[in-house]
Amino acid sequence: MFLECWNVSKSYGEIKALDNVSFVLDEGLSFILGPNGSGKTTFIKIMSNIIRPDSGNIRIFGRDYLDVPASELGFAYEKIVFPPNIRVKEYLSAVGHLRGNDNSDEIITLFELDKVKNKRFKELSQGFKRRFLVASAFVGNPRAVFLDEPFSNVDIIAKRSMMRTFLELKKKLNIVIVSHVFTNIEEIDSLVVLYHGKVLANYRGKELSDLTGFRAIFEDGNVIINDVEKVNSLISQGKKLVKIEPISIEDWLMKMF
Ligand SMILES: Nc1ncnc2c1ncn2[C@@H]1O[C@H](COP(=O)(O)OP(=O)(O)OP(=O)(O)O)[C@@H](O)[C@H]1O
Repeated sequence: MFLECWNVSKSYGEIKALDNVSFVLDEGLSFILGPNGSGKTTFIKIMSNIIRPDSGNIRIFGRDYLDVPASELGFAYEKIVFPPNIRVKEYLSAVGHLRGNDNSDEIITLFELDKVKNKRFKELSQGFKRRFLVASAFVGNPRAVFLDEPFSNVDIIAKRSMMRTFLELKKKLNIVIVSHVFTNIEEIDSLVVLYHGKVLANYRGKELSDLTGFRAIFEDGNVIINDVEKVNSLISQGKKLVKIEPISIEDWLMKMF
């Protein structure tokens, strides 16, 4: 595991944005999913030390999260704020230098920003602004990157390509994606589902692969999930199979709400 939270709470006045939240994230790519207002951005703000939790503990890489050097963590917030005249390559290179490792050329290629690398921020389309922001979190080789709604305003083709890039990058660093969009969540290593500031589910490793597979529906109403032997046995008893359909993590998530 690379990140652990125990009993983390954060209130804004009467509103409990995070209510005694405990979960564990494994190395690799993790998603924290939840509908609007479930506390996702509050978690990212805590991780980046913009706000402090009222109570609870968070550890990353076995250390208290406040003891982790800033250069080891990268963040891309939901709101995109850059000086309008800043140029893509210049900015990413400067961030790389600041963090002690200018890998901006590699990051520009990975996030397919080559075409716009000499453009100013104000000249970019919304989708490229998002990709520029997300790319900036990876410059300087941090050990963990936290991304708030990284697919917002990004078209479906770029989204798929970003997801492939995350799957490539997760081999050498940890990526935590916070989102209200329940898609693109195959091939991940851990998942947290938040709802009204509470943890509804925290799946890791094999628990996640068990959430995908198939559902066999029989005429008598019997539904069998991921059990080929049981399906064969029912068929041999003369039960009529109506259909077999794939199931995804999204199906499970939708049933929680
Ligand atoms: N600065 C603040 N002052 C008061 N209430 C806040 C503040 N920031 C967040 N909240 C409230 O805390 C709760 C959790 O908000 P948060 O932004 O963490 O949720 P979220 O899951 O990121 O939502 P979204 O998907 O809509 O971005 C919400 O009820 C929100 O209205």
